[in-house]
Amino acid sequence: MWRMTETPRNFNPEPYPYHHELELIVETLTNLGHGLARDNNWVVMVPFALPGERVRARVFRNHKNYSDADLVDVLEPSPQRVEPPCPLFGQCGGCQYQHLDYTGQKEWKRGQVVDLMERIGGLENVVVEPVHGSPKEYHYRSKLTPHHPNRQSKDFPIGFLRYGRRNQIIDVPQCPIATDAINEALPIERKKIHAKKEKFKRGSTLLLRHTLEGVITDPRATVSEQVLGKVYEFQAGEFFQNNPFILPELIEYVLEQIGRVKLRYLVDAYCGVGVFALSAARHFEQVAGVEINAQAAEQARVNAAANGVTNATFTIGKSEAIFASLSFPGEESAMIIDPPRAGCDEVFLRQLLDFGPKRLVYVSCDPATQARDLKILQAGGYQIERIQPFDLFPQTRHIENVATLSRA
Ligand SMILES: C[S@@+](CC[C@H](N)C(=O)[O-])C[C@H]1O[C@@H](n2cnc3c(N)ncnc32)[C@H](O)[C@@H]1O
Repeated sequence: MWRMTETPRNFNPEPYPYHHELELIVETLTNLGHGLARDNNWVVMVPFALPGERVRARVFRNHKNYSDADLVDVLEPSPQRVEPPCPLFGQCGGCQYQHLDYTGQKEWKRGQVVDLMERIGGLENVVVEPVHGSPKEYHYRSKLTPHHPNRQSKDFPIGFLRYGRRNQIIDVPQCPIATDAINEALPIERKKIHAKKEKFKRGSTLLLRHTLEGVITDPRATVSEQVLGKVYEFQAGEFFQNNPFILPELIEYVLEQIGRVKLRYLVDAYCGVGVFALSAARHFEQVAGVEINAQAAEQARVNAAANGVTNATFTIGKSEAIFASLSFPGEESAMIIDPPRAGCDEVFLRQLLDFGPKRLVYVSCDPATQARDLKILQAGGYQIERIQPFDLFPQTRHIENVATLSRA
């Protein structure tokens, strides 16, 4: 029988044998949230080890130019190390930073934005502001999507991918980053899934979305949330920012950045159900949004009417479709862009440069693709005024980043 301590068949034994133990000093954290240490000059990645710590680690994989190791013991802990509140931390792939205090999380996330802006964006001498923290460090997520395998699974876990695995689910009865209401609903929903386990020929994903209507599990249901005095309807399974505690602060910041120079018109590209466009509308003569998801764009129109906004129009289509329909000039316009993780495509960026909005605020949930796009915008004549990360996702390695640009 195969035992854990036996060397796996395809194990590469260079430079270390399987389960070789090393004593290491951790230098930094990677963007994946892993501790990075060096043994002589050889890089060893140790998840859950923190910068400055002396640790014992056990090698389980050698790559061409680095090794992966499990954390065995923390010999000298970082002053920023804390006890993770979740009993599944380290096994569940959802969180990377529960063992790092919140000040430390914000410092390291800022450092990662700086690194990406320099390395990918080639942006030197840009100041990245300290991370704007979430008012809630736990119990903030208003959307949870646990998975389960097919009916053949013996233990039938309902939860998230096991840390470092692509196809193994770990059972998650409670999730401390989700809102209290979601954690109240979770055992009930899990029970329902267990009761009909035999129906699942394939694995599936549940939805728990905490909204004004309560915790909703039907992804097609129309639900709503209230932000800064406006109510937005959206489809429960579709995009809506999922940290409602920091969202008003993010929107106020975007409005403040966009409004530093008085302009007449606003374009909101990748507008979803219109949150930025409708929050900003009273400061502009006319607002135009564009959104590829037809239902979301339709809901943006409904949201405009429901909130008494009469100067906003919404186009269904790819972001670049907006330029053909604009009746106002770039030099009198501001623009907000908030694309998905993949960032903007080049067709859109080229047309944006031709349109030439005077001010631009770029909101991104992936600073790596944002840095790539900022490089293009800078080369096209935009000056980066300010970079402000917002921690929409405490305890995880993710960060939202807002860049303000103006036409040089
Ligand atoms: C990160 S969300 C932002 C939504 C909105 N700004 C908000 O905060 O609620 C990105 C949005 O871009 C839309 N989208 C994705 N690709 C697009 C494209 N090529 N053109 C226009 N919209 C797109 C998605 O449907 C999604 O609604």
